[in-house]
Amino acid sequence: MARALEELLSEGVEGRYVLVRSDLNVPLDGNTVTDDGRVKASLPVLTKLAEAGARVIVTAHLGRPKGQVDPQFSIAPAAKRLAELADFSVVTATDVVGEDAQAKAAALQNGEVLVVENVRYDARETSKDDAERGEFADELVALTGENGAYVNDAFGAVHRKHASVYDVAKCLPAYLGDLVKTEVDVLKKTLNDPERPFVVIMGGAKVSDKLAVIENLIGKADTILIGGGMGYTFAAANGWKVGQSILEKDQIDTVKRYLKEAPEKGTEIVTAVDVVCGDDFSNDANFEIRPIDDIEGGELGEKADGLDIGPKTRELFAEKLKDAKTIFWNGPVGVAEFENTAHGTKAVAEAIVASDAFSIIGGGDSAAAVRKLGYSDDQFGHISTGGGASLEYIEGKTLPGIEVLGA
Ligand SMILES: Nc1ncnc2c1ncn2[C@@H]1O[C@H](COP(=O)(O)OP(=O)(O)O)[C@@H](O)[C@H]1O
Ligand SMILES: O=C(OP(=O)(O)O)[C@H](O)COP(=O)(O)O
Repeated sequence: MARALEELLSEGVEGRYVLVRSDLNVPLDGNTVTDDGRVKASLPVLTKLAEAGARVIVTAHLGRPKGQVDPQFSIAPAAKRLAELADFSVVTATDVVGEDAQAKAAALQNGEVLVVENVRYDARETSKDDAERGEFADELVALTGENGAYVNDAFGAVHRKHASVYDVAKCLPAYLGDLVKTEVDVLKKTLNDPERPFVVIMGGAKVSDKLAVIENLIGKADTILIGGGMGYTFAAANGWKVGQSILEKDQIDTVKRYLKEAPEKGTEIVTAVDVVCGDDFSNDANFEIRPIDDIEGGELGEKADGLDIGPKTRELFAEKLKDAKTIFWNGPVGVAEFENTAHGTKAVAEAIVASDAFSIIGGGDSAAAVRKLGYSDDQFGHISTGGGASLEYIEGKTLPGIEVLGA
């Protein structure tokens, strides 16, 4: 059983160094954080520790700088946002485990939080070599002096076997942060004991990445609604032509198998009946609504590019969502970045908000899409901070950052 943060707090942390892995991987526009959801989600654990008088050292990554120091991936804008939101004082270091980090860690006062630079500036963080990662973990641990502790609160990164997520937990007394605990509890309950009907909406563009998720949900969900870029591989599995729409030909056989197995295992798979096609991947394309089994049959012919679910499908999906008691949604059902092809995603969000269901939204683009459409986070049951992590959890994969804590 993993030890929870509360246990560490009850041991007393005043004056003690606590290394916290947070997920501060936020989108930036230059030096400005454009969505501070992950910074906000990291605050409660840091606040608890700071209030208890710990000397907190935060490790986090931003983007994928590939083991090189690269200013566009500096953690500084995220740390600055943290400082703006926090009630504790935030110090930043210009390196990860170097002279500046060491000096600032040594000078840290009780109740202060030090954010070291992007851990991925050091190639050993993501190395496949256990010894290399272990060496980097030792250097991170060295920042904590004699009696350090470790808390993993970076749900978005728990599927990564990286030094600051995995190896460090083997070197220090390690605890599960509240954010990771909440995320796992919600996903576990949804998967193992959902209130029914349990309806899943799968969309987005990463078809092959998400098929394993669908496979694991067959037999668990009552209904799976398929929209977005994923829908065209399903249409092709039914033998229909899909024009220029997103299609993963090598996944067609897998999808055929799902379509056959799902009803045998008590899961209804519902695919689009009509789609909004454009002659270009743009908000200003010429649009045409086509039946799913005849996408190329209209004016756009083979140029038809399915960009959103059509009006009949919106109604069909809303009908399926109406009486749901648990809803899991991953991936916009159309190109929600364009106003003209965001109607399907909006209809799904509306149907979820109108239902009595406990809803979970997983996936960065889905959360961003609903926020952009004007919905607030509290209109949904739970918005996960981890896209890849929540999907791997639902696939039934072992998540190294959680496994190492014994959770
Ligand atoms: N029909 C479609 N054609 C092309 N792209 C699509 C389509 N439907 C959705 N998308 C795109 O899928 C992307 C999100 O997919 P994905 O990354 O899989 O979702 P998430 O991050 O929520 O897991 C969005 O950028 C959206 O524009
Ligand atoms: O943004 C993240 O992933 P996500 O977009 O799948 O939620 C996490 O911070 C993990 O980052 P990574 O996919 O570069 O390891």
